[in-house]
Amino acid sequence: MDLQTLGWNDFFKETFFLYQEKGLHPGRVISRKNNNYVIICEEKLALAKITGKFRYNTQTNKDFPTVGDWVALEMKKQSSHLLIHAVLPRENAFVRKSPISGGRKLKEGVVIGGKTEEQIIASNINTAFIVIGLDNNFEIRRIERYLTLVYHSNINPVIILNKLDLCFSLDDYIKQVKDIAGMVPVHPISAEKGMNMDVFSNYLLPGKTVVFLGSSGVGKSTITNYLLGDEKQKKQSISKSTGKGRHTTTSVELILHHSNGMIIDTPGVRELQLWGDEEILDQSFEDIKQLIYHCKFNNCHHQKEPGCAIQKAIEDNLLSRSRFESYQKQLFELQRLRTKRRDFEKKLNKK
Ligand SMILES: Nc1nc2c(ncn2[C@@H]2O[C@H](COP(=O)(O)OP(=O)(O)OP(=O)(O)O)[C@@H](O)[C@H]2O)c(=O)[nH]1
Ligand SMILES: [Zn+2]
Repeated sequence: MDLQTLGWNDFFKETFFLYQEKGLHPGRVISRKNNNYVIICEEKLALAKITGKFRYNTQTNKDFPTVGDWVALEMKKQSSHLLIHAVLPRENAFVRKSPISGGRKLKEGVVIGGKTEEQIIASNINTAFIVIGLDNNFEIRRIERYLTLVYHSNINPVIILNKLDLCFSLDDYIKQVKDIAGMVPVHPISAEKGMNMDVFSNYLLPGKTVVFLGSSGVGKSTITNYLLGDEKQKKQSISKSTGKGRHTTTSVELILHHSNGMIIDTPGVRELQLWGDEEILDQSFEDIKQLIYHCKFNNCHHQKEPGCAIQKAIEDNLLSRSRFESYQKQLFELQRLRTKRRDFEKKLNKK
């Protein structure tokens, strides 16, 4: 398989130059379990580990190789695995706040210490499909959170409304989504019934990588299995043989598709915590940002101040109260994160 088909481009080529001189080879991370990586290189799939030096020099989670990354590899003779010397700079990455915080203690009901870190779910992505089910679990506020993170990651978002077969008021759902997502493409589909599944061919193109994001149970694996066609049977039989009943994704993995595009399937996350500065809301809440600009006072809290454009828009039914509350919630979360990050960075610098 040639590297271009795997997403290799001038951006990576330029940064790889240094490693090429040292006789290293490029490869892309397909999956990861602790320090065991599956890599795809020009000729083959291979197992790889990071070098001791790499580990020694690495301080935070985000510096370790992640699914989707391009890495510089040493092919060792007579060894069962390759050695990863470096991760090439990422074109982009989907990040959230890591829910696992080491060293946390509970003191009188308050969480003290722990790490405030970002977790990179996958990298070097062209399109992020935010999947949501058109069933009882339809949660518009969750789409907002995903949109904030996807915009922040510099990846093109596309919203997939799955389980169309269970839905009797599509227009109503589409309106709700359009109200918060503006120009983002929205596609209603049913993976189980094979409805509108051809929309994916616009995104699954040679050398392009797409990722499926969304809560557990929205149908990410069902969509992936459908797109994989023949491979589908294989995946199902794997889950049967493990006795788990239905297949649930437990780790992030990059899968090669017959279109020569690549699919990254991610497990549904229960907690989707934001990561970034407050500016990351500029795009996902552009409507609110525009309104705030028209408030009479620069430091308006949008409560009962005279000339508040937000309160006026809510009164006039131009903005829903729940959307504004959702904006405030995300804003507070990011402000809290900023304080925690500052403390964590101070601690790191002291070490
Ligand atoms: N009615 C209907 N059910 C669907 C559709 N797509 C998926 N499902 C069902 O929804 C359930 C969850 O689907 P999965 O594909 O496992 O969901 P997931 O998002 O991959 O979940 P995690 O792996 O836990 O993250 C399964 O029982 C599917 O059969 C659909 O289009 N219509
Ligand atoms: Zn205001």
